[in-house]
Amino acid sequence: MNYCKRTLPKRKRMALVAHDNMKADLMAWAKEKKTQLEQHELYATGTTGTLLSTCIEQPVHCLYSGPMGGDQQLGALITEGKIDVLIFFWDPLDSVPHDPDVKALLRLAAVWNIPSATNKASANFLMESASMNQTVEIEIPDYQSYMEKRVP
Ligand SMILES: O=C(CO)COP(=O)(O)O
Repeated sequence: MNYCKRTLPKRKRMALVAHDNMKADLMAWAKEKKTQLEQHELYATGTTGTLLSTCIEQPVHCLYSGPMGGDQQLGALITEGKIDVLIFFWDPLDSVPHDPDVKALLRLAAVWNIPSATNKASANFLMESASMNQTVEIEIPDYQSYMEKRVP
């Protein structure tokens, strides 16, 4: 795979997602980080986003609820380079009907190399990183050369 650079803006487009048993944890975390979250543009799956916008009194782009396709919508936005950071409080102790969608979202976050946190400690590390508040370059797959190899 060849790689190229993508610039993440100073104001990040952050996706926030929490499974049902983790929603209280994400809300508490978001309240703690409210001032920092105000610096960024927030996206979320339907239920998480609706709760979040009330909890931190900040606009959130709400996609569909996770089981109804919201994880897949986020995956598509990541693929299109429209999400810069993913914070996903997923529940490691419960199964969900849309597990394939969850896996697909995490997979696309890895494919497109966006900074991702899948628990509170790593979310804290991300928020404390200087890169959160400045433009930063990441390496992403060079899609054009990928296609040129497939269709010479
Ligand atoms: O299920 C989810 C992520 O997989 C989250 O969806 P909701 O935010 O709609 O609960």
